[in-house]
Amino acid sequence: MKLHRNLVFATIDSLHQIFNEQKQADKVLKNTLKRDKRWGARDRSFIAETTYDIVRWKRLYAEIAEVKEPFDRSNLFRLFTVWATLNGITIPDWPQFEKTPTRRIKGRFDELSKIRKYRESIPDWLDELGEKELGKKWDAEISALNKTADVVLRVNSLKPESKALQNELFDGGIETENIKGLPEALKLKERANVFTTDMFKKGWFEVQDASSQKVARLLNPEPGMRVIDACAGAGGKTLHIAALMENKGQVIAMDIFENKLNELKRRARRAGAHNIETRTIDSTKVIKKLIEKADKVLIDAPCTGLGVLRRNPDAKWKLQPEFLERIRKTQAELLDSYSRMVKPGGELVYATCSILPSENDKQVKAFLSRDSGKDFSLVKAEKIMPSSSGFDGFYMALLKKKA
Ligand SMILES: C[S@@+](CC[C@H](N)C(=O)[O-])C[C@H]1O[C@@H](n2cnc3c(N)ncnc32)[C@H](O)[C@@H]1O
Repeated sequence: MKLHRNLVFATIDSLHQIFNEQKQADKVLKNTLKRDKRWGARDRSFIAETTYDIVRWKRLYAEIAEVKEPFDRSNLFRLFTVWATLNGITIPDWPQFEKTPTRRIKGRFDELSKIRKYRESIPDWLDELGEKELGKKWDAEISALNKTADVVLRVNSLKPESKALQNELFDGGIETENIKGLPEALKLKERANVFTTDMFKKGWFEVQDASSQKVARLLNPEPGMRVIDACAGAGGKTLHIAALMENKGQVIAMDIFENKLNELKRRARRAGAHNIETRTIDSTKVIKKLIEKADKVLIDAPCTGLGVLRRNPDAKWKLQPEFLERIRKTQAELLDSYSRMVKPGGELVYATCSILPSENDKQVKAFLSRDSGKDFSLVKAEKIMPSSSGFDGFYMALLKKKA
């Protein structure tokens, strides 16, 4: 592979913003990729994939390159050199690469790969936490979480034309395959930008990982029910719930952030989902009004997101141990408060995109032992681990309230 100067520079500029200005990787890349209209699909994917790779392997590459944060421009070029060398790419004779000790890179890589926190490129505290919570399983999980994620689509059953999606994508050069047990899922055989297709604009599908698609299936909403999605965000699962309800009944999508619910409304219009109503949680009254009013409630709780590190590798560097403590407290509070919206005889699903027991089964167990959970019983729970499933790490538990 020959390296092109403007693509490498665009990658370095993106890394500078992510590492030194603490900006979110996906937002930085969205802007960078707008910079030059002449860039084709390959150029764009070089910038995006290389940037994500260097973000993912930051600690390992920094140790190999012997550079420390904050990274100046020459440090960023050294990180880039480590990436290129380990990927078998010849370093060009540009002045930016002059001082790079390329020969030592492979030796340092072999030496550092013996130690998990360097090999898997994670902060010390995260490595300790993973081992404490998952024991021996942590090795396989963190290794799986460092792979790149598949792109999975959820075909929108509210659009009858979407039955033709697989064939139409094929005609457009995008090959997909089905996923066993998930009737609406299509996995791309190769990464592609599906957001620019007409089919996306017409609302035939959403991009949603297989694990995430399992959550609404576990909730199993039926047409005509009243269902509350209490932490709806921009509505990935709300849209799935509305589709399973065939647009009949009512979905109340709630979040503390109005801007996320506005995005949800935009997506609902594209998807042709007409039975969704949004409510911003700006006071406790919003919840009180709905006590014992819902057939089903979904709490897709805010969490560390450790199950989706493949998609957000920069979370490794942005997460802090104090956040985990705070979020566990929030999760318990949400279980106590939002479970009150379930009707007698109704059901509750608690879900996270984390693989930590302290955010998952331990939360559910503690809830069931508190007064707030005394009317609930556990029907079933599923832990999806990235190493064995190849999907995002997720946890979901179905609880039933006494009639
Ligand atoms: C895991 S995300 C939800 C993802 C969304 N359900 C989806 O499928 O796209 C968790 C959401 O909970 C929201 N949240 C945080 N604290 C909350 C609270 N106290 N009550 C309700 N939602 C909250 C966050 O804004 C975030 O959108």
